[in-house]
Amino acid sequence: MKEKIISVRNLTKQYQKEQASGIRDISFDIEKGQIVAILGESGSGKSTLLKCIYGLLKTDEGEVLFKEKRVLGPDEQLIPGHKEMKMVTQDFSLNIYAKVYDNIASMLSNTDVQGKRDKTFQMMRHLNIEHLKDKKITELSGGEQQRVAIAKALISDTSVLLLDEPFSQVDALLKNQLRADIKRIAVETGVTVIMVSHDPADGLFLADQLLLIKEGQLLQSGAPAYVYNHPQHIYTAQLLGNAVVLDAAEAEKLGLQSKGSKVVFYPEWVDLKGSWNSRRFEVKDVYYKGFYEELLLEKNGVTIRAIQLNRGEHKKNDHVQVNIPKFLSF
Ligand SMILES: Nc1ncnc2c1ncn2[C@@H]1O[C@H](COP(=O)(O)OP(=O)(O)OP(=O)(O)O)[C@@H](O)[C@H]1O
Repeated sequence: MKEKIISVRNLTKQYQKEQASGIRDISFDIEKGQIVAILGESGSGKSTLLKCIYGLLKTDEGEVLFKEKRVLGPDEQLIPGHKEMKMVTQDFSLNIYAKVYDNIASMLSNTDVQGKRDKTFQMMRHLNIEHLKDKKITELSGGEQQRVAIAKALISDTSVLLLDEPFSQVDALLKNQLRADIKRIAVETGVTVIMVSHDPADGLFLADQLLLIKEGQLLQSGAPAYVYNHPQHIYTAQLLGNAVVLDAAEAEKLGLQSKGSKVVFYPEWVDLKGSWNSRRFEVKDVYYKGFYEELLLEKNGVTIRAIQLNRGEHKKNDHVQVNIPKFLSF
C-alpha cells in the first residue's frame, strides 16, 4: 500500500454560523505522490478546504493530519502555513522587481553557493523557464509567471504543492502545456499536488483522485474515470460531462425505464446508429465544437443531446435513428 501523506478528518469551517458558508464534515486521505483535484462551482468551498489543509484557517471541527501529525492552525504558530507544503495562489506572490533566477534562488540558503545555483538551474529546466532566467517578473506573461511561482514553490524540498486555480491566467493552448508540465513534474519529483479548479477538464486530465465539492460538502471522491462513469449524484454527472437529465416520465416517452425519478446519461452514450430498438428523433440543432458536433435531438416533446464525430453526417431537420443503450437512474 502507498504511503498516506494527508488525512482530512471531519473538517468543518464555517465563516458565518447562521449561514451555510465554508465547508462541512469533510473527510478523505491523500497518498504520497498523488495529484488531487478539488472540483466544484464557484463558492462551493474549494479554497476554504485548501487553506485549511495548509493551516491558514482556523477550523471549527475536525483536523488535518500531515504524515500522521496534526497541521497547526494560524493561531498556533508564528508564521501560518506548513513548512513542508507550499501554496501557489492566483496572484503568484513573486518579487516583481527581481529576476526570475533570483526569485527562485531566494528560497535557498547561501551555505552552499554552487549547490544553490545547480538546484535553481535544475528547477528552471524542469519548468522550461531557463531561457527566462535574466528577465524581470514584470517582463513575463501570466503563464510564464505561473511557472516561476511553481518553481519557487517546489525548490525548497516541498512535499505537497497546493495550487489554487493554477490555470486561471493562461490561454487554452498554454493551459494544456501547463497541465502536462504539472503531471510530469509530479512524476519526476514525487511531489504531492492538491489543486483547486472550477474546470472539470483539469481534474479529469490531471488527477489521480477527484474530490467533488458542492455547497461545502464532499459529494464524491475517487479516480476520475470511476467517478465519471459511476457518479453518485446527478450534479457530478452534470459537472464532469454535461450529462442529459430527464424526468422518469420524459424517459418513458423515449422507452427508457427508470428505477428512480430521474434518468441520466452522457451525450456520448447516445448511439446514432439504427438498431432493432432505435427510435426516430428529429435534429433540432447542430452545434459546432471543433472535432465533433453536438446534436440537439427531439422526440415526443423530449430533448436530448448527442455527439456526432462525423461532421455534417446529420443536419438540422434530419431524422435520425437513436439508441440509448446505457443510462443511470437516480
Ligand atoms: N473570509 C470569508 N468570510 C466569509 N465568508 C467567506 C469567506 N471566505 C469564503 N467565504 C464563503 O464561503 C463559501 C466558500 O468560499 P470559497 O472561497 O472556499 O469557495 P470556492 O469554491 O473556492 O469559490 P471560487 O471558485 O469562487 O474561488 C462561499 O460562500 C464564500 O462566500
